[in-house]
Amino acid sequence: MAGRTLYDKLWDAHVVADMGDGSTLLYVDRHLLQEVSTHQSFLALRDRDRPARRPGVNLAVPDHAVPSDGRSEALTGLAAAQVARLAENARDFGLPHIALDDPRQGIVHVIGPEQGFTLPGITLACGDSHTSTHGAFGALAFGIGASDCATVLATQCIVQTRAKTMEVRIEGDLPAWVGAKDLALYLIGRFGAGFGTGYAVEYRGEAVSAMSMAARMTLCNMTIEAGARIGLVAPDATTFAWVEGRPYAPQGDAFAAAVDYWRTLPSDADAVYDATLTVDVSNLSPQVTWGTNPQDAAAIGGRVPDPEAAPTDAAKAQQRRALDYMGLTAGAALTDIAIDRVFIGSCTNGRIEDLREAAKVAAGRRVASNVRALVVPGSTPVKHQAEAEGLDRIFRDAGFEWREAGCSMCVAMNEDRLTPGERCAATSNRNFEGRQGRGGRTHLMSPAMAAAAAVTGHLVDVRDLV
Ligand SMILES: CC(C)[C@H](C(=O)O)[C@@H](O)C(=O)O
Ligand code: SF4
Repeated sequence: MAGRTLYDKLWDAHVVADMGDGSTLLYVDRHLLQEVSTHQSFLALRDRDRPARRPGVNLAVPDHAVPSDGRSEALTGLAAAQVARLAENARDFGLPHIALDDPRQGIVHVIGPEQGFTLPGITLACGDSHTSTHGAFGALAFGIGASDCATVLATQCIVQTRAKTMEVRIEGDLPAWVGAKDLALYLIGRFGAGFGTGYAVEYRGEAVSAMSMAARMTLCNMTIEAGARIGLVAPDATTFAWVEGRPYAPQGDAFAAAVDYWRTLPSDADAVYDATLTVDVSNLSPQVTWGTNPQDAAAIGGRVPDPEAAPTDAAKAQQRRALDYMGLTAGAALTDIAIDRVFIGSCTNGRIEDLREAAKVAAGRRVASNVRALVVPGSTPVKHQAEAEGLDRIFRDAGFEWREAGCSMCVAMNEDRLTPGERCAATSNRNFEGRQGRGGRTHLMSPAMAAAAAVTGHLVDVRDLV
């Protein structure tokens, strides 16, 4: 028998039934829920008088709508209703729930791993597209829609179609101040926002083995922006050390037994992927986006492209529209782009490692006078950790606002948003029109690059500052 990939092994271990039409019924080990995408699912269960099949393997947390400033006083209107409904649904169906004032609260994709709810070898579902993040642990994690959430709640199963497998080989070592976010933007910029469509993408190579779990999560998080629902990194010693001792992880002998199993998961040496991409990152520069799609990415030393030079009429039209929306001129140096706002946070780059990196750049500097900058920890534990390390002081002393955990300005679903025409250096994952608020203009980049933009007032190569 031919060798199997990590994806094949995860898939095979969770097959309940072949549906006969090319799709498969898979068992779902764990299910994460947030407040904006699940109410319909609970209504569907209530309508049919169905209980949750295995309440204890769910975990619900509010993150998208919650205010990052002022918390309970600021929680009003639709957001208050969404947060209250999640609590009520969790209570009525007996699901574990992390309340807004719970010290474990945070963005669903940050708290899952943090609590050890996300583990190697499991299937994990969540009604949110960035569920690909959890693949960093060697879990089969997929974002699902509201009707699928209801199915998972009621049956603990989901119908899926097997993806093709793609290996993305990362060769060489990432240079200093160039990290997983730069790599993700580079891959999407070079191969296009659809390069992963239909594939489960597995990242491999020495640069990936050398990455922290935070960096692997950033990479897998951005995989959905490449069109792939699944991003994976094989579990290894870094993974096991990270998971050990976390509340939902197996403990003691059970942990040792789990590690024995997890060690069998990496792709076999003779496994064959349906596609392979190889990149060398030894000379990679920090990347920023200039347009309205994550694939509109370029090295910071570059220029805003000329739409007339784009290869097809469709690409020309798309780029013209992007430059118009972004208020940019073809040929302008990216480092000449002045910004109004900075957002450091999100499930892509709101972890402690990200905040440490940004704080290194912010330390001893001042946010430019015309810039308003927010730092929003990805979770309350990240916030507390950062405070214990004095990072909040560094940010505040430099003129950044230090906020409570949540999705915040990644998505215009709470009061943190851009006003029309405002330009933001953001560490989040999407730069679509209106993503950070109607008419807002988003430039995606790493935490170090966003901090550098904050203190200079324009896009800049962080390596020129440090
Ligand atoms: C609101 C939610 C369902 C959505 C998602 O699916 O990803 C959001 O998290 C996003 O990042 O756009
Ligand atoms: S931080 Fe942004 S990308 Fe992540 S779950 Fe929240 S809204 Fe979605």
